[in-house]
Amino acid sequence: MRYVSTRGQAPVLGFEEAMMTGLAADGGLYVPERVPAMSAAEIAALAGLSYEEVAFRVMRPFVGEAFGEEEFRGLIAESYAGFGHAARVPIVQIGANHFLMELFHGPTLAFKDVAMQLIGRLFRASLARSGRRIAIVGATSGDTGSAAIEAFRGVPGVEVFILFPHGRVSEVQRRQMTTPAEANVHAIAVDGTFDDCQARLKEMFADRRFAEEVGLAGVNSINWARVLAQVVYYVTAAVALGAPHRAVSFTVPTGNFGDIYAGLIARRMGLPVERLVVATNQNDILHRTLTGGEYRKAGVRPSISPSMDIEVASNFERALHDAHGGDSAAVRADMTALREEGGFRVAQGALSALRDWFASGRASEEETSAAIARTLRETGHLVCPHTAVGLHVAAGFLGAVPMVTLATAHPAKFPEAVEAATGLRPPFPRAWPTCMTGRNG
Ligand SMILES: Cc1ncc(COP(=O)(O)O)c(C=O)c1O
Ligand SMILES: N[C@@H](CCOP(=O)(O)O)C(=O)O
Repeated sequence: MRYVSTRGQAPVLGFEEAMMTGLAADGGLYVPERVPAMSAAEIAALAGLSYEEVAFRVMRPFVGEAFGEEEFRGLIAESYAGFGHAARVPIVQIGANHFLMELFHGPTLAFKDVAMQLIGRLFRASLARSGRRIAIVGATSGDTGSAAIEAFRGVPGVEVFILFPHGRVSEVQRRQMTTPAEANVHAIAVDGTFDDCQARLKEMFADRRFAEEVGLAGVNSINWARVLAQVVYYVTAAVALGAPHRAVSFTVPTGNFGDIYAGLIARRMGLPVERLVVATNQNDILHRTLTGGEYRKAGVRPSISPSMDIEVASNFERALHDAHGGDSAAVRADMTALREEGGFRVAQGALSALRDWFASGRASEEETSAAIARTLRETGHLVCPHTAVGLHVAAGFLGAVPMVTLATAHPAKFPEAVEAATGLRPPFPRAWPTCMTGRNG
């Protein structure tokens, strides 16, 4: 399998090189040259298999020969062995035809663990072969940072630098990033927003001499391997609900657009996905783009779903590339206008493709709080504010087709917002270090 840059001016790479490279040399994101198809029979055969086996079958065609079959199986098995639920990513029914997909059973209690636990192991296997040393730089609005630190702390040959927006992550997220004692972990508070952190990261990649000197690597969802590992749970959920014989829809709390882009890949592989619904908080640039046709920055306002306080959604570039039919010159023009003029109008053909693939909605702060309270009242489940954004938006799309809303983080990561909405302080799911729970400083 070969990977090309969305901007068309970087070397074409294999899976392992694309994973270790992160952002392409031309500033673009790597995408597979073609998306391998799964037949209806192949999808049907996934029913009843373990999460690990489905992960192997879904990802294998994208990975090719980069990792041996047994090696890849072993790394997948290790990655999910520590998850706090036997199903790894369970789905629970919360309404007549509405399901929550719980993505928070990994070590840092957010969906990022699902991909990051695997990527940590793929990186280690690759580095052990090459003997290289690398510097991982990540930008985070809270969850990617802690998942990356958890996956790479103490790993020989790897330094991890995480940029997070000062004062704009939850206290639990801050502690997850700043309390690990390993010498290779460096959490850096930046005066600014997540977009500022991600912009600094992209500048580092753009300085090719610097990038090569320090062995720069990225584990944000700019890294194709992150997106790929996230495709798997769309497949397990859809199969559990009747795919390939029955279509399924997904509502995805969205910020950097990596998670929902993984859903688009699942659909392009042949999974019967009826609707992919982009759910934004008050920072609704993606909803405005899909409805109004113009991607234009308006300034990020801090919200109670802070991990989605994002305006420059890097994976939207991958969707644009697909919507432009792979025309990398058109992508370059859009990205130049975004950088120089703060936005661009999406060309008509690309816009109608995007509207075919994605529906969208937004939740205000009040609607998010109300969704947390309503969900507890009606279903008995405490949800995090990001999940609540998804639930608010999903409510407008419920119908005959089963809807799966992605529960992207555990409510205990955002206790203030949950308590303000419900009067209940969400408990941590299992024994958890006191530095995280707030019982000490
Ligand atoms: C809890 C949570 N929900 C949703 C999102 C949005 O996911 P994505 O950036 O892949 O759109 C994030 C971060 O990105 C997150 O941390
Ligand atoms: N919400 C994210 C933002 C970065 O997302 P990524 O999926 O591109 O790593 C976070 O928690 O950091």
